[in-house]
Amino acid sequence: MLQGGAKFVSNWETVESVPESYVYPPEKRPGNIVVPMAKAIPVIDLSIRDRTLLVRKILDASKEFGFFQIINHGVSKKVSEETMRIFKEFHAMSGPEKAKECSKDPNRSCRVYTSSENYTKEQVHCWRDALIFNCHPLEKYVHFWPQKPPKYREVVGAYCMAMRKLVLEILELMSEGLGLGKGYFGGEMSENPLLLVNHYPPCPNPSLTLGLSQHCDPSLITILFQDVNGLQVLKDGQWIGVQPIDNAFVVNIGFVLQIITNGKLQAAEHRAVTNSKTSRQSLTYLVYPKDEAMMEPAKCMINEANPPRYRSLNFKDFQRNYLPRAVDTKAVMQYIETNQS
Ligand SMILES: O=C(O)CCC(=O)C(=O)O
Ligand SMILES: [Fe+2]
Repeated sequence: MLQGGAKFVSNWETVESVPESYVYPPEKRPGNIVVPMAKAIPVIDLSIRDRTLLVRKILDASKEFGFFQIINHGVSKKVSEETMRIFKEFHAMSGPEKAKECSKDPNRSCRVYTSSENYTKEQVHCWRDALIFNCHPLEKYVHFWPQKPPKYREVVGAYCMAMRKLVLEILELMSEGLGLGKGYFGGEMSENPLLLVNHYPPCPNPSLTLGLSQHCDPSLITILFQDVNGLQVLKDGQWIGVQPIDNAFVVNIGFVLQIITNGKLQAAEHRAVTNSKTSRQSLTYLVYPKDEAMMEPAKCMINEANPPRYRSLNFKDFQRNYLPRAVDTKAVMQYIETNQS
């Protein structure tokens, strides 16, 4: 049963206009903002041999945008596309069927909802349905996953394995670039990833609403796969579109990495807009630490000139406090900064 009598947007029968509860206040709407589709977000070829150059490109993009895209990453196109297709089929199922397929774990490691997990409390709803589940280690969670559509576990399992491998590779390049040493992020800092599938059905008036509100991710990093335009990043007060590139992944910095680097890398705000012609889907692999992992600025990131900007806290506490503040980045910052109690 969904919160507050909500119904999945994907299962609405007729959608002729945007209901009042989905209409964002004017200053938050996509409106007529001109979104430069210039390839402003760097595209990095992960297969380049010169490792020093590769590390530098990743660090530069992370510092400047908090976002980059990667190509030639070694994940087979077939695996990503099949996964995209399975999730489209999943979201096309009836509401009760989706809910039933996600109710196998009493600890709720797999959940399906509409708008956000805070539906009854949020001021305005987002135009999306979401499916989120734990995915590592696979053998711990796979038997709680949906079994419909057919081959769900096989296809999604292959995708999650590929993501895990890719994530460790990217984290290794990052820790090298940051001078944190080998394997810094390989342990508890990346042990608890989740896959979040955002499904945005076509919307009759995309200028009034959003698929996902402006936010920064509460992750170490996030790896996203998208099929159509819709992701936008806030850079110097302007929204930049992140153009889908065939077989590319989008990587972004989350709050956890911002804390560990003492702000040397910063999480960038982003959002998703809808469109009236087609549905859109994004697969968001959120790299989360273990609940009990302590998040704090790394020793080598602080010195007399750079005192710790963020306090130490464990990931579980951080997440619990992040959730009610998720759409208010300033409030999240106030919570994690050292000068607040
Ligand atoms: O759908 C998108 O492109 C954005 C998804 C996102 O930001 C998220 O899942 O955190
Ligand atoms: Fe996000």
